[in-house]
Amino acid sequence: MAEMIEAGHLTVHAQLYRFIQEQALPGSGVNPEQFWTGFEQILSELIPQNQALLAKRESLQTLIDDYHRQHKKPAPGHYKQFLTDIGYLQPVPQQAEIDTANVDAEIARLAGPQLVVPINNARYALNAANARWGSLYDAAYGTDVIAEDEGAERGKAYNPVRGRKVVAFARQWLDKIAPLEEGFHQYAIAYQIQEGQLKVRLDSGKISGLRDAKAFVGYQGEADGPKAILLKHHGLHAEIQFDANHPIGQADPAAIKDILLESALTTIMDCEDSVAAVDGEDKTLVYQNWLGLMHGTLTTSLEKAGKQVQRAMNPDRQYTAPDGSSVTLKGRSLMLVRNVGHLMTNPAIQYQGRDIPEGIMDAVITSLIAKHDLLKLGKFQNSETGSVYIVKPKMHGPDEVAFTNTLFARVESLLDLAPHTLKMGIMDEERRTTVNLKACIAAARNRVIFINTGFLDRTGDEIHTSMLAGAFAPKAELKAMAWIQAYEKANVATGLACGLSGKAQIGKGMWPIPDQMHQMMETKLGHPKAGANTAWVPSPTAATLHALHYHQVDVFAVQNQLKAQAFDGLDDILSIPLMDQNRILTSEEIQRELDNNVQGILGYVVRWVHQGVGCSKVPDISNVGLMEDRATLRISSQHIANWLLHEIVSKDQVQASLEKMAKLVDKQNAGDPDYIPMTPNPDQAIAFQAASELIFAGTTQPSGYTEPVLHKKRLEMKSRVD
Ligand SMILES: CC(=O)SCCNC(=O)CCNC(=O)[C@H](O)C(C)(C)COP(=O)(O)OP(=O)(O)OC[C@H]1O[C@@H](n2cnc3c(N)ncnc32)[C@H](O)[C@@H]1OP(=O)(O)O
Ligand SMILES: O=CC(=O)O
Ligand SMILES: [Mg+2]
Repeated sequence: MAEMIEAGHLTVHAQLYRFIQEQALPGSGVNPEQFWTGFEQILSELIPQNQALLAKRESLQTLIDDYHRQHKKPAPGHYKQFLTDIGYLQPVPQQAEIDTANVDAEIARLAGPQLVVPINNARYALNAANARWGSLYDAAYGTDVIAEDEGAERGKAYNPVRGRKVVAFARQWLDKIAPLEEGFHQYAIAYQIQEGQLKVRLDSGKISGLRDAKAFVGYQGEADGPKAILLKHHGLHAEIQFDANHPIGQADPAAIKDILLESALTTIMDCEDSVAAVDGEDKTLVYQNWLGLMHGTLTTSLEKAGKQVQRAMNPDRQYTAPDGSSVTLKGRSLMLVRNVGHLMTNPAIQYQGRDIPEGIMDAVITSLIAKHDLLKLGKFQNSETGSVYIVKPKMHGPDEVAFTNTLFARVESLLDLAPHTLKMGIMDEERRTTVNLKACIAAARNRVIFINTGFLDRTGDEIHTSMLAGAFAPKAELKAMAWIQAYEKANVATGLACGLSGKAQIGKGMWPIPDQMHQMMETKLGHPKAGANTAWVPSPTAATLHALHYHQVDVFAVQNQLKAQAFDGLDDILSIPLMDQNRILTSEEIQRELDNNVQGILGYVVRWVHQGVGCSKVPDISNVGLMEDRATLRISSQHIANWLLHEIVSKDQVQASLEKMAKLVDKQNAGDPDYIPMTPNPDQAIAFQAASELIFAGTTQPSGYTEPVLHKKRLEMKSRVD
């Protein structure tokens, strides 16, 4: 039993209590006694409201389940009327123009990648904070963006054939980022600054300026022999680095050793779906890392290529401007923090003997910590405009957004922050939010800094909400059906109608195949083209590559064009992606779908429950590594639950697949010394039990969420290990 400390009517995990008393409160200007009393008051006022909102979710779900029991093939109009009658579809407000003040440029006025990272992994979180800048050479060399044909394979040693391809690839991008008046960067042999202008000498002997001279915005070193040239295009910077003594620079006719791209403009430090934090010990680590990031003091030591490396947050970057003045650019991504949603409670703090809602805990404590940034107590400044950016996931409809708005207002008065300091990123990832998006935005119109299509959770909710309507199409096909296209399009259209362009982000979802960068380059170009000024990437490398898309597309010009086009798409959004009733899947197709889902579930859950790892790269049935988090787990478990309910698969078949895949997953993890296998007695393995429960009790999980089972089983595992 963990040591707990009493603070008024609160009982706080001792480690968390000490962290708050000794690290988070000092310097914040918040009196400890007032903090604990005020925290308690927030809980006393808001816990009943939080519970009522969760009860509303359940009562609507019961009505929808009953409807599907009674209406096997309802006419679309009938179904829509029913949803209106029960208050699932709410009135659309006339006016929902946002009025969010003091938003940093990275969110309001720039378009670029958004990186997400589990906050409890300091090594990754620091990497993410520093992913504002990334090496294009490394990103291209290390991934399948450059094909491995014609001797260009990746290997242990540097492959000069591949290197030449990388250089050609990168120089072609320079021609897009900063085209020359005459000729191409690929023929450049020297870069110099003459009278404040960039001049590029080509191998033909010609000297060319830039087509747009203003694209040259700075340099490092000497004007006639710069160490770096800074370019700017569509608001994003690129830096050409020169070093004739560097192995890469030596072989380059212009001594270019690398091209750095401004990459992750923003990073979401995630306390939610990529994290396993089930108790006071885990939550303390989450909050400690957030404080370290706000102070700029977080460090970690790691081994890289046989060497011990100390990782810390990067400083800003300094240049000389063309007119001789100095230019400073941020060295780090602007950080947002994703709190958890309204569902879960966590034993880290108890109020009147009961675990408190984790979303309230996160709002209070992550904001308290972010106040250190607002007071400029850190080595660096995160927000230059005095805002705290909180991403709020998994909200169902406008009342839940309004509740978060109230929560943030209460936290502001507790922490003595100006009203609307706490900004809100709304994840458009539950069906009731999608179909009432305008009303959701209106409910937080002074705080909204993004609406983002979290299509993974959204798919899970799609299945759960209409669980009783029939058997869903195979998982991969769901992504191509009318509902999701309309959802994505409506999100952008609603964002534009609510005036987000130039004030906030209209964001798109995660690229969940971390090693398939070639395919990402083809697919994710669609995001800026669709009018999204940001989209999620799973790694710094993906951020650097995805940044190229924002050089290809002027998103704000696209948004200006789209503004005139109204679109609600509601009928398509409400079309449930069921399997065609005449479709007969072969037994092989069914088995493959089942095994694939089961493999993903077990591969993710075993590391979550046994090791406390909240986000993993897990091979699918074709051995492609997929990013798995709680949202992808929600899809897979709900999908099997749906097929079980509609008798596409039997219980025995699922059980057999679980047992077969447990062996495979154990084998896949055999190289991890910390791995705790599920076999030979899977029934006794806590992770296997968790996976089974997620599937077999899938229809009764609240909104199909996976966190209740994951938390319960992880706590059981932790008590067993202790
Ligand atoms: C539905 C949703 O909610 S999506 C949002 C939640 N999901 C996420 O946040 C995904 C974040 N991504 C990740 O956690 C990881 O990229 C994974 C788990 C998908 C893959 O991780 P791994 O298998 O360790 O990746 P891989 O071995 O290819 O790369 C590891 C390297 O990349 C870095 N890296 C990988 N992902 C990230 C990231 N998101 N941020 C920063 N650095 C990262 C690591 O620091 C490491 O580099 P290092 O050795 O210099 O420290
Ligand atoms: O949070 C993101 C999602 O896709 O879910
Ligand atoms: Mg999500």
